[in-house]
Amino acid sequence: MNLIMRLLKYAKPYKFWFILAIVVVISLTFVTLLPPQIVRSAVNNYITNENLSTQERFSGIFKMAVYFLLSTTAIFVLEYVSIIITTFLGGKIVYDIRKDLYRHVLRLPMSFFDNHPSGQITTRIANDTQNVMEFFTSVVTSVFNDVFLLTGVIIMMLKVSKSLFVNISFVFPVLIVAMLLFRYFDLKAYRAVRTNISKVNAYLAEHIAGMPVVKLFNAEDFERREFDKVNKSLYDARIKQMYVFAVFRPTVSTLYRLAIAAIIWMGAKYIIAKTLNFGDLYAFVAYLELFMKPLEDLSEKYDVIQNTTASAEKIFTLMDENEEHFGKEDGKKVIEKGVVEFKNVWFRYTKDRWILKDINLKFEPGKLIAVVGETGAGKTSIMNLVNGMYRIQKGEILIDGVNLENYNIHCLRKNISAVPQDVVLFSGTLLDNVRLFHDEISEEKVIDALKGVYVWDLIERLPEGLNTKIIERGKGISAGERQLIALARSVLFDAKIFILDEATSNIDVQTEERIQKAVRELSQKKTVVMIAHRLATVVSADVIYVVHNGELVESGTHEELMKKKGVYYKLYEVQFVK
Ligand SMILES: Nc1ncnc2c1ncn2[C@@H]1O[C@H](COP(=O)(O)OP(=O)(O)OP(=O)(O)O)[C@@H](O)[C@H]1O
Repeated sequence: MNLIMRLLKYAKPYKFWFILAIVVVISLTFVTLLPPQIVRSAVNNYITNENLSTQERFSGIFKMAVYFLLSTTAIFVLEYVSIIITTFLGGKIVYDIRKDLYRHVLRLPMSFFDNHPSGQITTRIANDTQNVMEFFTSVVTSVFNDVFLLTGVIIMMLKVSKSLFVNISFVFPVLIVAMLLFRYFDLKAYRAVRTNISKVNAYLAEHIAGMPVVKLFNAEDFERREFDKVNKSLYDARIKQMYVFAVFRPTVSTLYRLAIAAIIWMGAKYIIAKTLNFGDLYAFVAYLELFMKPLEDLSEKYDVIQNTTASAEKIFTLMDENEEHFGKEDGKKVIEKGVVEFKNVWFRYTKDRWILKDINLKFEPGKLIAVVGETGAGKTSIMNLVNGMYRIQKGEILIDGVNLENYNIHCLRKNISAVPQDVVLFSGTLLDNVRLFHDEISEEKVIDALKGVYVWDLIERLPEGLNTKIIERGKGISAGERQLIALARSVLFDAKIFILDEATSNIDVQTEERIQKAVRELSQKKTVVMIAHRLATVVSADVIYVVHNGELVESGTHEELMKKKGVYYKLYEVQFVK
């Protein structure tokens, strides 16, 4: 209930519209009850009334027909208005929730994204909010409609004939029980279908993304069989749902028709006894029809409320995740020199394992610095700490002598260019990607930056040059080229510190040379750190830091480290001496 209250808080700014919706719904209930009453009056007072002249009877019938038409038009208009208001309300509220949710997600720390699959976060923002929308469009106001209509129908039936109502009242519990049973089984079958659809989606998402592996390992046959299993489960669930419909739908409609027969049977007795008119009997049957719709609706709403509660719970759990509070809003905003110092830094992602242990190092401008070590040694983690992606547990990280926590995090990250191994490009053009959608930056400046990192001639050769469309995170552009584009972007935005996590995938010799040349030139003015897997790329670095099992074990130039015959020497031997 708490969740529903929290949801309803989002409806608060639209109080006026809600009140209007309820007024419209009450009016709709009222006019919906009118047509049977009008026909009843036409039959009783004019069609079957032989006391009036033919002329009087016809003019009376005509008057009733006009009333009937007017009430039908009013129903049409009110239904139209109520659908517009509720859809507007639902759409607006869900728009607000989605906006809040995404804004919140943008402020969550990296550790959150490490522990939550991106598919799950996407579902929260896209699908769960959609379920909530259904709550506002189809539950909040139409529950009023249904309850009013049921009450109205019963009142009208009692008004037409109390004793006929009492006599046929046994049909109501029968219809209600049949409807509830149908809903129960339908809901079960529907949920099974939905679960199986999710399984098919999840399977496809994972396996299509992993298509290169499937092809490389000739696993197509295996894949086909595995997919067939989830596909078959979905088919079975659909068939079960079909049976539920095939059995229950006709059962409910047969019961409804039997109820009408019971009303006519009982009503006929009253008519013969002259205690009921034909018009009254017609009105009774018409009200029974009106009774069925809200009954069906209400049982359906139960499912929507359950779905909404489940989705709201997930949405608010995400909304309650702690935001990242790194640095200070009014903290230091500029990096003047770009000197980075680690002082006795200890860091871990999870409680059970230290990733970096007591690290002391210094990155300075004017020197090309390299960090090397075997896979999993902790090199990328160093990069993630410099730009405040994660918080350290012990020690201090200083930039220009000021603790990282005393910076404004946004300005800090703007001044640091961390180029990851796998650079993700966004949908748009290459130009958009280099200037990050800042259209005020001229194309000439973008081209200068690209030339600065020796990638312009590659782009120039593309058929559409800078206007080349980027699809799916940068498919079709190699990892090394994407790194160069990211590097050009940082040059364009005048970052002070550059950390380049060398792409492990096979970079061709030419791209590697371009990266080498670009970083060597950049390092003359800026702080440039190369994280390297292949030692060939760092031989010419001014300082090489060697990380081993999370500890900084050696530092110096290539020659000094080779002489030491320590970890670096061994790494070098493994890579170059066969
Ligand atoms: N987000 C994370 N959550 C938990 N553990 C992590 C996370 N990222 C990395 N690790 C672990 O931390 C250790 C160091 O990882 P890191 O990426 O810093 O190594 P690396 O030296 O850069 O490796 P590589 O050369 O393969 O890129 C690894 O054992 C890795 O499994």
